[in-house]
Amino acid sequence: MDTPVRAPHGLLIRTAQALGLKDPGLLRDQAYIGGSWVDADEGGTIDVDNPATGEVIGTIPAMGAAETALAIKAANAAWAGWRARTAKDRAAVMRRWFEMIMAAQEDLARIMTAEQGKSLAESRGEVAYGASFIEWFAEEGKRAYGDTIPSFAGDKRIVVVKEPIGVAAAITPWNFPIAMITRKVGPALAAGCPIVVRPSEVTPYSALALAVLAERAGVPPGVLSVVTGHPKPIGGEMTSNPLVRKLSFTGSTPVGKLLMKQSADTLKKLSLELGGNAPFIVFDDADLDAAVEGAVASKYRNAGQTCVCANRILVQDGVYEAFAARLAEAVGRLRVGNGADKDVTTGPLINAAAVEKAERHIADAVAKGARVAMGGRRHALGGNFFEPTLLLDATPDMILAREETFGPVAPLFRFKDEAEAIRMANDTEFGLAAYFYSRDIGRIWRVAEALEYGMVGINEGIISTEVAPFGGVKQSGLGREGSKYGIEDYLVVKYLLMGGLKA
Ligand SMILES: O=CCCCC(=O)O
Repeated sequence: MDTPVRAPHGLLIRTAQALGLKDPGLLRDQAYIGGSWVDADEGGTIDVDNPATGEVIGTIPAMGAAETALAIKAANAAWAGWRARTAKDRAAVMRRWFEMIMAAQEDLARIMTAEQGKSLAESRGEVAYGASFIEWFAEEGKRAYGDTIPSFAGDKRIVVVKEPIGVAAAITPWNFPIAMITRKVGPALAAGCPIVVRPSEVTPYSALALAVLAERAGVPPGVLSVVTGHPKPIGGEMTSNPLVRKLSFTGSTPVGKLLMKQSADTLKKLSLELGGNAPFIVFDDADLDAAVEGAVASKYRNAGQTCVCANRILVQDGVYEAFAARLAEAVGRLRVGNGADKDVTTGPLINAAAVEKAERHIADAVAKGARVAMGGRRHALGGNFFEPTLLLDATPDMILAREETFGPVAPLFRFKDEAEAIRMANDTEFGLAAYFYSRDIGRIWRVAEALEYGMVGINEGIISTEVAPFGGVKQSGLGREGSKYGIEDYLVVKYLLMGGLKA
């Protein structure tokens, strides 16, 4: 833990220059544990590359169970001091952190685009979205109200208080390298919990930059640690270590299930934000222009690599052709390229496996009768770039009807009536987000209530905001993030029975 702070390696310094960062100190290639910047015990590293160019932009420490255990120990040591502070005091630290994140928005966006690929406009948006969780929860921590309960006896009183659950751990994905961290760290810190974060090894620099700013904002040592490395040893320690009382994970359903099994022995409280298979339903009575705009925003956001991206677009018979034609026009306006370049709307996919999955889904759909209206193949730019794709005549027997494609592929299914749309929409083991477009108020209520999903966008293609509860049902997970509900996952209810009131 006493490793002297070292300057980033030359490669990362060159990356900071190439990105034109105003504050090159944001780019760190050491992990942040217990308030110190450290290398892996064994000195191992992992290369981090730019998915648009394939170039290695730097390395990060390849840490494992030992370093994770150290971070958890440091968090546990910091817990008493952090929980003892008032909510207002914690909020002041968080507010400073929020302001620093927003002041560094451009640098953070450049770092994010370099490691994740999304367009700079999307990265700037994500920085603001990510920061909003810190701002929101700084305030919400002040409202972790308890309760009084009418007593069962005249000489006794019942009081319920909410307390921080203790050391939290977070495992976060590569598709939203800042927002998925702040959506967990915000409520943890506000509730009085220290937290250890394991960012994806593919997009660690955004997380480490957040840690730089947290340190500058005065988040005490140990209250936030960022451990970098391969998922298995770090996840193994986080799930088995009894000091960790709460684990929050965003990622795939199979990995969520594994973490749940691994957490069983120490019975951790879990938040799992897992896979989706979002239906996007367009009824005959929809405002078609609005539906097209919503479909593009929902489907092609982050090149289709978002758990709430529309995965199946269900269109009613009467408007099928008209909607398909207008959507094709809109898809034709998307610009694929390096996210750092001006006017690019659609960056590369994260890696070669993602490109192969999109290809596999399209090939299967075409073999089963789908027609390619737009795109359908790797982009001429090569590498991880893929053409925004529109498929017509998709049917439920295709792989893309059951699995998340996680790429820029929009399959259009056809349905006859409301009952069929609801049946098709719910015909999946997932239940994260659903969307539908209609102007009939009766239908709007019926469909909203019939959809078995945690979130429903009605005449809206983007539903994410810090003020609303984000989360799923069925195999899309457990718990809610954001909003007043999000802090509950980091609190425990304690009931106090006070007797001895007799004079
Ligand atoms: O993949 C899931 C990330 C969720 C992004 C959002 O909050 O919309």
